[in-house]
Amino acid sequence: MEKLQESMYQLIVETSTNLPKDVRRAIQRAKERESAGTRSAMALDTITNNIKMADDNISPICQDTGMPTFKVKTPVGVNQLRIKEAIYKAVEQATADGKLRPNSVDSLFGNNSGNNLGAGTPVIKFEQWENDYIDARLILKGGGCENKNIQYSLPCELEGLGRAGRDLDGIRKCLMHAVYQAQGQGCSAGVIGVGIGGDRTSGYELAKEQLFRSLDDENSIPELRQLEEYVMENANKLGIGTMGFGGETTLLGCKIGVYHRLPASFFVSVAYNCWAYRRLGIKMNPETGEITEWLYQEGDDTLQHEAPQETETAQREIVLQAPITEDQIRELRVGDVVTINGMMYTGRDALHKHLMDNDCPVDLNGQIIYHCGPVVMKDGEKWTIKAAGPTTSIREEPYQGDIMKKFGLRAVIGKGGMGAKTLAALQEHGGVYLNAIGGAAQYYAECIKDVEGVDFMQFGIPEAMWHLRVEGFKAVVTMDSHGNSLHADVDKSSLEKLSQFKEPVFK
Ligand SMILES: O=C(O)C[C@H](O)C(=O)O
Ligand code: SF4
Repeated sequence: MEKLQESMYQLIVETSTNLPKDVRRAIQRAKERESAGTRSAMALDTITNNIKMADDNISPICQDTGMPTFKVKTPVGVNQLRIKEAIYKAVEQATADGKLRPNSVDSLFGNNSGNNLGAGTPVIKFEQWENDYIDARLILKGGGCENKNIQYSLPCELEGLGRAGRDLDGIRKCLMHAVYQAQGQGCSAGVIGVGIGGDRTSGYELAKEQLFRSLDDENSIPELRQLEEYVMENANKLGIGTMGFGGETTLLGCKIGVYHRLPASFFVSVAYNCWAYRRLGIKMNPETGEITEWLYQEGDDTLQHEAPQETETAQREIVLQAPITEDQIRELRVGDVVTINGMMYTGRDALHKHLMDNDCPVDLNGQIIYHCGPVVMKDGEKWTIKAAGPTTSIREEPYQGDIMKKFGLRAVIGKGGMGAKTLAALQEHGGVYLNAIGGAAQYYAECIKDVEGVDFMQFGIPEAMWHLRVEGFKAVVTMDSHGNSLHADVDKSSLEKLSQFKEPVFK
């Protein structure tokens, strides 16, 4: 098994950096449905660009390389302990090489293990089978979309849809609702893996298992095939669109599996995966551990990478450089495209909590906070950013308005939007929320020209406060200082559309 560790390392690197062809085709189909010049079309161009950059740079597509989850099937007699050991070593190596972000955090004390190893991480599941080769698959599913997973216990009442009973139509309603509740926060357009039945644990396992299916396969159970087709067609009518910007494509895939259940329970478990749907697999020789075949390689890569046409857009384009004045911020309106040059500071969960009761080592007056946990490497004394897309901003909702006022911040960059409390603070204080394209970690890393400093390294690399000098960093104003929020608008209109799916379809 001398090749085992190297094979596992390659599996990790490829999964993190090279989006599978079935996903590329689904993104191309999404692009073809959007009209040129819309916000969703622009976001899809950035996503496409990013996919190519990740491939070329052999760097993470998204900075959140997720919870590495391995599924390994082995012939009887293969030593699974050795495979586990090889996976641990490969994970550690891939982290040191900047192909995985250090993502394993002690839940009680907050320290990051730094190498992606820790209690329960990575996840490795083994199965034995009668075939004479090893099948190893890996999914890297990030935390933002993981937070949008949802489990329904039928019967239940659903916002917009009314009662969902213990039948196919009740399940249909849950799936429409699951897509609605994710909005753009899990980096739509997403893919849902669904587990019907089981218990709370096995239902979610089944849902995640579905994410290993090819986007182009057909469900062998006719009722489920019909349901998958229904959800694909109709969830795309909700108008949530890429990143929740509004648009024609909200869902890239729907894959449903079914287990028996207990008489008293009826769970519908939904695993929501972002567009950065990173899962690959290999077949290996059980004697040497050598890769004999890559999985998910069938078909063509149809994703069109050509530079986007300079189409007329309705959006105004404004250049900002910190420190920003209140007057400059009050000029901005939802829909404006902003290009940022100069400094911005990263800050996410640990920093926001800390700043509530403490001072900041940097004068944030007039400055920009970027909700981002980058992949960073040290070359000698110099830090370089390897991947740096936005994280889901709504987690900072309890803090953001207060922090903004306390330190005099003028702009916050993130993704997925924020809530009513932040919107009120933007209006009162004179601030703006800028939406960057989630998952476009290579695209934004290229805009970062220098790391000028770092504070709070004790929080771990993703949570530290990185001082970044950027050039040409583009984001869209989605919440302004006049009480407007694109996120609130899209949420409202998609809820109205959702309620059009109230009537029974599957009798
Ligand atoms: O942790 C991150 O960097 C991003 C996360 O996956 C998110 O979607 O919020
Ligand atoms: S930032 Fe978006 S693309 Fe990246 S893991 Fe999170 S949900 Fe997925």
